[in-house]
Amino acid sequence: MSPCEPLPTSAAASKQQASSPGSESESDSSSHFPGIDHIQSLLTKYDITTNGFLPEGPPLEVLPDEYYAPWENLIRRLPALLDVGAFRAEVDDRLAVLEADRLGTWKEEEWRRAYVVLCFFAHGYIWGGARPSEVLPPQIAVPLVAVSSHLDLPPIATYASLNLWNFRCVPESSPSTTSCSLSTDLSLPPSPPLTPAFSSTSQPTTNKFKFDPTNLSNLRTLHTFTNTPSESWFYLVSVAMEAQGAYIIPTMLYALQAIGLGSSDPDWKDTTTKALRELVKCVEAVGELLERMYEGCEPMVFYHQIRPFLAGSKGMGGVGLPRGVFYDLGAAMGEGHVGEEEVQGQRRKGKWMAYRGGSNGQSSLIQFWDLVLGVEHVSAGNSSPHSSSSTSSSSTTAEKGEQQNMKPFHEEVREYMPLKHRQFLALVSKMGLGKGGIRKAVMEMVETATDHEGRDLNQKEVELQKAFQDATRALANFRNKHLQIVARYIVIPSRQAVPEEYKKKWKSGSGSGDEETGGKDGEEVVNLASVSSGLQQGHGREGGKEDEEKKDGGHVHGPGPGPELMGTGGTALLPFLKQTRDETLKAGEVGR
Ligand code: HEM
Repeated sequence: MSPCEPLPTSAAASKQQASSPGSESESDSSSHFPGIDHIQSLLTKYDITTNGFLPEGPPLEVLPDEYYAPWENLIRRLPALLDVGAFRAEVDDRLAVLEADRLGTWKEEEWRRAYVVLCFFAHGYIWGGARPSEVLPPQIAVPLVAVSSHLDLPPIATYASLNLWNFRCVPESSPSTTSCSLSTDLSLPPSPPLTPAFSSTSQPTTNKFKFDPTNLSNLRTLHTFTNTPSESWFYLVSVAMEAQGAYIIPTMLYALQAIGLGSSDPDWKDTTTKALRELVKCVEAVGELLERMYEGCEPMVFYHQIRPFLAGSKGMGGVGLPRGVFYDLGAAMGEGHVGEEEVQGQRRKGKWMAYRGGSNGQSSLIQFWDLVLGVEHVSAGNSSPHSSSSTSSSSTTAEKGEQQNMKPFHEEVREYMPLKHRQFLALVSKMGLGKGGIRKAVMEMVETATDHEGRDLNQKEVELQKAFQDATRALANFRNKHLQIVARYIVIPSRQAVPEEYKKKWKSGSGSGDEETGGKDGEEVVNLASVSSGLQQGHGREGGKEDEEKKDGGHVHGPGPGPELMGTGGTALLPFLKQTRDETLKAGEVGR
């Protein structure tokens, strides 16, 4: 089956399955739940593990080939070097261009590990100086382009590099340095559809883990930019959320499959109702984890120290990257290739690239929920917590043109998800009755009963309709919790004066470009605090009427060195997030 081929959920497929030789002798679970084997093999095929979109086992912590020791040594020193503004110099003066072709040809974990390391290097290099660097040197750009092309991910930090592949687990009582081993068995437990592996309400019946990845005290990050507990916590909350959400994936696939089987599966309404009820519990449990963000991540540290490092290169004209970043591919480009030009005073071969920064908005789990329910998002959004792509006075003409042709946010960020997860979401969007998820099935059910058959909904139908509405409300509540977080971590800090401790200037001479671009003593430079403010500028300074924290029409408090902050220009951040919440609520309006 090709990656995007829909599941055989039609009645024809069902008949074929029912009459196929051997179907009688299938295992108990398969005969009770038609297609269970098929769903399990699909999950394996699309890299959906018992941890959901997280890997089955812990991500690789060190590249085994000694050849890559320079990367491993450097990543360990990254926060310390960034702290003193010495990371760029270290790369420029001491790091060789290592080739990616020594990474294990069949060991995907090695490519993932290299991607994690190189993404941290890339963002450390771009943002770890007096001004953002317009050039990514060959030592980082050459292997990063090769590794991301192998993984089919953009050469920029993504949710995969920061979260999904950047954690390790420790037994609860162990010192933080001891890692524990996970099961590497890729097969799924032969559990029936509505028996989750990890649920808020039930403990795993077949626990193949030696730890519970939903438990934050079992998790540690592999890498951070700042070595702060806040940064680790920021990444790990997402890891725990992904793990908590894992069990619902097969559950919802069974429901969609039952819907697809339709009349040949008389239980489809029951199955779907039960799955939706389980989804409500799951979304609530994941939401509880989201709210634990407050426990370990300090808003001011997030806003002034962490967030600036996560910025991408797209729409960043306001903070000094009007063309994005030039990936200097040096000799790798060979003769006769396009892209030789003078950048920062040198002839270089390479390419300008502009990408969104790392964002939890790239989580496949939340999009999975949307697709299953049939929630549609149409806004292009404008911003990432870490990147800015809104129209502002400092946007270049190219940026403005690009913004007019933007894809919806949720569609665009699929490109930032691991290939198989992207393909999985494309597949899910065609399951059930085709595009429209459970919403379409519920709407058709209501229409058939009320319009065509002229009757009230029967009890099972009422239950299904209610379960569907409850599920969309639960997801909208989740988005409300997220909105509160965005207010606390971005909106409020952006309106407060920059604390002295965050006004630190990078030392001049901290590596490429600082001298040429003005990172000299006494000269105003783009420091970390102003990058975050610049990102906020991209978010449009939150001018929405409903904005709970709105105080003065969106004018900027605080000194804000660096680019002048905008008023309410551009598409605002909170309106975008409120729109995604409202689209969720709207999806629940069936049969009213
Ligand atoms: C301090 C914590 C967080 C902050 C400040 C934050 C901020 C933001 C911002 C600014 C956006 C706008 C869209 C974009 O990415 O450009 C966004 C979107 C999003 N974020 Fe977060 N976020 C945080 C934590 C999380 C976590 C832990 C998750 C869960 C995986 C998450 C999931 C999402 C999703 C799914 C979107 C897309 C919009 C939607 O579908 O509703 N965020 N976030």
